[in-house]
Amino acid sequence: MNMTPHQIRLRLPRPGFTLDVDLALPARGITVLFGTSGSGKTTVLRCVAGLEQAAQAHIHINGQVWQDDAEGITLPAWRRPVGYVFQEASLFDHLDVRANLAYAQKRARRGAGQGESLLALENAIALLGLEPLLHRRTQALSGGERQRVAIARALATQPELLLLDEPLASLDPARRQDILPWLERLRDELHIPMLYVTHAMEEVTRLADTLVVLEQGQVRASGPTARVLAQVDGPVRVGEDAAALLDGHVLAIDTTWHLALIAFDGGSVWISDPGLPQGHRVRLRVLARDVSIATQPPGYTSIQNVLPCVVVTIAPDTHPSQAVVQLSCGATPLLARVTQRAVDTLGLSVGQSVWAQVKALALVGS
Ligand SMILES: Nc1ncnc2c1ncn2[C@@H]1O[C@H](COP(=O)(O)OP(=O)(O)OP(=O)(O)O)[C@@H](O)[C@H]1O
Repeated sequence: MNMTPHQIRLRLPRPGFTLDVDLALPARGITVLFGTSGSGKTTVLRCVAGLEQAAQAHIHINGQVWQDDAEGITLPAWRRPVGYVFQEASLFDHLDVRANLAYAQKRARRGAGQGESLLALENAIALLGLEPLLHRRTQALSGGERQRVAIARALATQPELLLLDEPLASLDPARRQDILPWLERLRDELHIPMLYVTHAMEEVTRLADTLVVLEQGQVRASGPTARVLAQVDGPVRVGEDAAALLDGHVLAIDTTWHLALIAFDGGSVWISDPGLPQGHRVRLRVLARDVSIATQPPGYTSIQNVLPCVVVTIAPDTHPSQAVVQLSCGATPLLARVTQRAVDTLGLSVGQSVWAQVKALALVGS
C-alpha cells in the first residue's frame, strides 16, 4: 500500500492539560482516535480542521502544508480541504436531501471543475446509498439516515481528509447497527484517509485499520488495530472486553452445516455462516475469554477451531485467579484468558508451541 505522508504533529498547552501528538496517517482507511473523556480527541480534530490554533503544529496532508509553524504557514480553516462530521447532523430543515447535498457541492474547493465536483456529489450519493432518500425532507429522516446524509455532504466538498467526531454517539443501538456497514464500506472504498473519534470499543473493532490511544493529551499506543489490541500490557486491555482481531476473508461455505471458513494470515476458523459471498472481507473479534489452550493437539472435542500457536507473553489479569496469554498464530496475535492454575499445571512458558481452541459459535463475522 502506498503510505503517502499525512503528518500531524500538534502541541497545545492548556491549564492542567497538554496535547502533544505525532501521527502519521496511512494514505487511506480509518485511523481511530480512542480514549476516555477529556483525553484530547476532539481537540486533535479541531486543530487539524483549523478551528483551533495549536501552539506548535506541523500538518502536512497529501503533500500540502496546512500548517507549519516553523515556516510561518497557517491555512485558514475555510481553505483546508477537510470534511467534518459531527455527533449531530445539522442539516438544513427547509431543504430536501438532494438540496442539502447540492449546497455542499457548490462549496466544493476552488480549482475543481464543475464536472469533477458533480461527479463527487454523485459518488457520495451512491457510496452512502442515498438515492431512495433524495427527495425526502430532512425532518423525515431517522437519526442514522441523517448521519449518512451528513457524511455524503462532507464528501461532496471533495475533501482530502475526512474527520468524524463520534458520528454514532447520538444514535440508539439499533440505528448504530444500521449505519456501521456504511462506514465499513467507506473504509474499504474511499481513497482518502479518515480520522475517527470514538470511545466505543465496538466501533474500534469494526472500523479501525489504525488505532491511536490517547491519554491526557499524549499518545499511549498506536499502530495496526490488531497489534494494539493484542498488547497484553497495553491501555486497551479492558476487563471482560479483552479481545484480538482476525482480519480475513470467506474461503469456503459448508452448506450442510451452515458454516463458513474464514482464512486469515496464519490459519483459518469456522464460524456460523454470516451469509457473505466467498472472497468477502470479514473481521472477527475473538474475545480472550472464548479462547482456551491445550499443550497437545486435542482429540474428540466439540471445539471446531484448533489453531497451532506460540506463546508470546503471559501477563497477570484483573483478577488474581486469571492470566492473559498472548499467542501468535502465524502472523496474527490472539489472546487467551485462562486461570493461573492452568498456566501452572500446563507449565506454560514463553516460546512454547500450543493449540488455541476457539468455539465456532463464539465468533461473529461482520
Ligand atoms: N475550548 C477549550 N478551552 C480550554 N480547555 C478546553 C477547551 N476544550 C476542551 N478543553 C479541555 O481540553 C481537554 C481535552 O478535551 P477534548 O474535548 O479534546 O477531549 P475528548 O477526548 O474529545 O473528550 P470527550 O470524549 O469528552 O469529547 C479537556 O481537559 C477539556 O476540558
